[in-house]
Amino acid sequence: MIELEGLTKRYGAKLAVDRLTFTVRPGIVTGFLGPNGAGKSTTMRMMIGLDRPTAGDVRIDGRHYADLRDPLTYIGALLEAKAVHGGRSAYNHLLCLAQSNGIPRSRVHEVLETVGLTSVAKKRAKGFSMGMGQRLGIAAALLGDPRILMFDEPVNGLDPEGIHWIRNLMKRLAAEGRTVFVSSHLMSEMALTADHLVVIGQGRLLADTSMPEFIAQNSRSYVRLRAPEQERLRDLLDGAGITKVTAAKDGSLEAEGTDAARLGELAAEHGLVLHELSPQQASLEDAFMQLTAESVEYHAHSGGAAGAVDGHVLAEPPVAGVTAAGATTAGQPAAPAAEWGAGWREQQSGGRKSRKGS
Ligand SMILES: Nc1ncnc2c1ncn2[C@@H]1O[C@H](COP(=O)(O)OP(=O)(O)OP(=O)(O)O)[C@@H](O)[C@H]1O
Repeated sequence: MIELEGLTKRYGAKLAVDRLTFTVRPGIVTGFLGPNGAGKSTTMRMMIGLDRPTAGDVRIDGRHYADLRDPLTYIGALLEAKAVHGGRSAYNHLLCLAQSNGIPRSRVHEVLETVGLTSVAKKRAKGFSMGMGQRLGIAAALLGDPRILMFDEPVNGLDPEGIHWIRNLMKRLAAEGRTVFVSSHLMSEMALTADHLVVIGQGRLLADTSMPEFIAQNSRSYVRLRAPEQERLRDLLDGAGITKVTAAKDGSLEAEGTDAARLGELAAEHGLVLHELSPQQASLEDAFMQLTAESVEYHAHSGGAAGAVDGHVLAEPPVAGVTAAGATTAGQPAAPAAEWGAGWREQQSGGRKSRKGS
């Protein structure tokens, strides 16, 4: 597992990571969320020794990263892209990493096969598309068959097939009992992949909880009702003690604290015609925006999308078919894609230098 204890990083006046304490456990996918600039990448960099904490501690299976012999066999990480020597082939890049970590050559072939790059293994990495580069980064993370895997924005720039593939890969790695820690701004993707969430804002821990709990605690769920005799419906709800009812602008009623089955039965008992009876479950995106509204540092102005968190920039629209009152992101600009990819070469050489320098 990965254990953080009061982990703190200050860059001059900027407190990038502020006393983070949490544990990333094996056997599940843990999502790492936070608005732009929240401190996710800095935290991940400290986990693998690319940044030195100002205070606090982070341990990989009980040890500091710097004390791990052959670190790729303990933790595989996918951080910033462009850490691959462009003139080197995918095969040689991986071979180089394998040799410096006591990993057999046969493993290079295995991981190339796993990520689907066997046919281009001898091609230079500088000719790779973004998706191919990402797959190469993932191959490097898997190279040492580590028990812990960490991915910073792994689906950025991947096509739908690639996104599907990495989602299943992460789930499979967790099902094998590995620790999988992944950051992403793609909420719909995170909702499909992560079992547990760690959310930070302005360097501080905001939530460390399971996905269903996180959504339940940070959003509103209700049943939408629509009836030709709206007033009668309202009276019926009142009479049944369902008092948390809001009239929406579109003429429907939103009832909280009860379920659709009970409401349907109530209407049937009183011979009331319903035109709509639909449970509305908030999405992860709604819950995330609700929780992090106070911690958003970089605001854009959409000039149209109404909502409590105007200008909160996320890189995708809400999950199709999953709606709730207050969804605010449609039509807002996407965040610039964070670069990511293989970081092994940097970890192996530059990373050690960086530890000294940071
Ligand atoms: N080397 C550095 N020197 C100075 N400030 C830095 C450095 N690295 C990060 N920061 C600052 O620390 C804060 C956290 O940055 P970080 O990249 O960790 O956030 P993030 O959550 O990964 O953001 P994003 O989602 O936009 O990638 C930001 O304000 C950033 O500007």
